[in-house]
Amino acid sequence: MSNCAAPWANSWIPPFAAGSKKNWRRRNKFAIAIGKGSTPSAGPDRRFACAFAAANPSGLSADVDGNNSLTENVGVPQEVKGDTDILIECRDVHKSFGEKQILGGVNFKIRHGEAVGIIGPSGTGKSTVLKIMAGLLAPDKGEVYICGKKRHGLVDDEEISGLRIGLVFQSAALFDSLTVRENVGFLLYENSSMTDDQIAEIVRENLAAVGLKGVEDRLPSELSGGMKKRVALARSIIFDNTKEAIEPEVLLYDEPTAGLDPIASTVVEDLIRSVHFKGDDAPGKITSYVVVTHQHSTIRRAVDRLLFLYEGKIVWEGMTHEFATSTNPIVRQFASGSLDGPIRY
Ligand SMILES: Nc1ncnc2c1ncn2[C@@H]1O[C@H](COP(=O)(O)OP(=O)(O)OP(=O)(O)O)[C@@H](O)[C@H]1O
Repeated sequence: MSNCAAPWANSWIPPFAAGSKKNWRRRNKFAIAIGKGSTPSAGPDRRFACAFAAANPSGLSADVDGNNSLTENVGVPQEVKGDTDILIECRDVHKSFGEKQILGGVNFKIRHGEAVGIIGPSGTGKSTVLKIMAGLLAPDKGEVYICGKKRHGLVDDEEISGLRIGLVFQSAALFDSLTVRENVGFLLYENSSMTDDQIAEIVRENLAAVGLKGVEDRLPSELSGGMKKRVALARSIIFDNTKEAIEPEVLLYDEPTAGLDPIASTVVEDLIRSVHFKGDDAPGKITSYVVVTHQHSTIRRAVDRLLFLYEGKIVWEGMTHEFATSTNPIVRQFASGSLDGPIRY
């Protein structure tokens, strides 16, 4: 069983009502993928060895040669030179659906401490990249490395341990028939030996951390869109605090601010930052995160480095502040929203 927390699944959850943990377990006889591999099997040294080395103190992310600069020679597979701070690497990843090739050789690395945005035109494969990173989809060709280890299977890969990977879906993906408490505490109800009271308390704390109080007994249908996204965020950062050591976690957000008004977007963007930047004090040790977004405010506020995906490849990568001044015609067109340029709809 892997230590990589499986992402949230949403579409098939059987409808059931609230109840005790025992009933909960009985009702959930279907294997629920969420976090099923989160029980540590490796010792703390192994768990943290890959993640806590060489965090870049500048907050900038360097390319493979250590240059903190815009990288134009993208899309070329690069040799890992003993980079102990690389948490996730996609190497020459290809993916097609039917006859249609979506990804045609995607290469990038997510390092310890990074806040990375993936941007690009609609339908270009950004969500597909997140699903491949999370282990929900397998590449047709190419490899995904988790802490330097090649992933052979998907979320339940036996070989992979020491890093949890969570995916926060665009739709918030709350379970409609469960209360907010049950949604947020889902991982713990499923995987921990915590009591109902302990789980209720940690759920309350996590909801407070995202600015929500007194909503535990509500159903998702009783929440606004922004509240749902915050509940999804609370769910993504929950962890079993009775364990001695918590694996570092990379969180993958698929359009976390889509459909929100500007102020609600700011709240979510700051929350994404806050659970990351509090370091050891952060709930669940969110080591790094990746955000797929179209929103300029989210690009500016929530991420430091950008990967631009276009026609199946990363065609540009650089720091967020370089995005607006890039001379790359694809980036310029995208940043300005112009109809003139290489991107055709
Ligand atoms: N499971 C699937 N089966 C078939 N086609 C799929 C599947 N998943 C994605 N696609 C197709 O792959 C392409 C890329 O989809 P994806 O959702 O990754 O794009 P995206 O860049 O995230 O788009 P957007 O910005 O509009 O959310 C689309 O044409 C989509 O229809």
